[in-house]
Amino acid sequence: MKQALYTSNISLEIGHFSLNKISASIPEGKITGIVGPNGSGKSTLLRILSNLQKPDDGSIVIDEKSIKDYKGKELAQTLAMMPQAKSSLPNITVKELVQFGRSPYKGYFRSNSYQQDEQIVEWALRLTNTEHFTNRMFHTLSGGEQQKVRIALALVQKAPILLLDEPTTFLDITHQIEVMELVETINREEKMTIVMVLHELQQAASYCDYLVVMKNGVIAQAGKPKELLTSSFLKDIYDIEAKVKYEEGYPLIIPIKGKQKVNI
Ligand SMILES: Nc1ncnc2c1ncn2[C@@H]1O[C@H](COP(=O)(O)OP(=O)(O)OP(=O)(O)O)[C@@H](O)[C@H]1O
Repeated sequence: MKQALYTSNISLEIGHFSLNKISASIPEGKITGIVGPNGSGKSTLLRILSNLQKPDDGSIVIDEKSIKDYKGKELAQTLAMMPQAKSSLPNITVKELVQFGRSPYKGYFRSNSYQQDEQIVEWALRLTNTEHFTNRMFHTLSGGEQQKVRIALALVQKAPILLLDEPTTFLDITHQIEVMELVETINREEKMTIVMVLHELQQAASYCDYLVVMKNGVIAQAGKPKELLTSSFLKDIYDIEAKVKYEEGYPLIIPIKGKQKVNI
C-alpha cells in the first residue's frame, strides 16, 4: 500500500518529555487514528507531521519528498492541519474565517482566483453543513458548530492530506458522530488521506482503517483496529481491565467494575 507520508526515527525532547525514534507510516487514501493515553505524545507527533514543530532528529517524507524540501505554500497545499479546539481563532464571521484557509493560493500573478476561492469556500461550507452560518460571528456558534467550521477552514486548503487534532473532544455524542461521519465522507468522496488524534477507542475502531498507538513517547503498536483492540491491549496501553466484545463487527469495550487500579 502506498504511503502518503512517513517518518523515520524522529526524536524530540521538550521539557521532561521525549519522543523516541518514531517511525510511523500513514497509508494514502485511508483514515488513520493516533491513539494512546494522555501525555503519550500524540499531539506533538501531529505537530511535527504538520511542520509546526521541528524534531531534534529524524526525517519526515510527504508524498515522496522530504518535508525540508517543501516551500511554505507548497506544504500548505499538500497538508492541512486542524489544531485542537482549545486553540483560539479570531472573532470574525464564519465566511471571513474560512476564506483565510485560501491564503496558500494567494499570489500576485493569479487571475480569476477570487471567483475560484469563493467557489471553494462555498463547497467547504456546504460539505460541512455550515453554509447557514456564513454571516454569523464564529464565537457565537456552539462547540459542535465551531468544530465543523474549523474543518471547513482546513478543507479549503484543498490539500490531499488532512490532519485533525482531537476533532470530537468537548462534543456531545450526536456531534461526535456527525463529525466522524463528515470525516468519513471527506475521505471517501474527496479521496483525502486523514490522520486524526482520537481518545474514544470505539470511535477509532468504527471509523479508522489503521491505528498508530502511542505510549510514553514511542509507538507501542500499529495496525488495523479490529486486530489491535483486545483485553490485553487495553491492559498494556491503558492499564485497565476490560472485556472486548464484537457487535456487528465492531469492538465494544466493557470495563470490569471493581477490578481497576485507582491512582487518586
Ligand atoms: N511546549 C512544551 N513544553 C513542555 N512540555 C511539553 C510541551 N508540549 C508538550 N509537552 C509535554 O509533552 C507531553 C506530550 O504532550 P502531547 O500533547 O503530545 O500528548 P498527548 O498524547 O497529545 O496528550 P493528551 O491526550 O493529553 O492531549 C506532555 O507531558 C506535555 O506536558
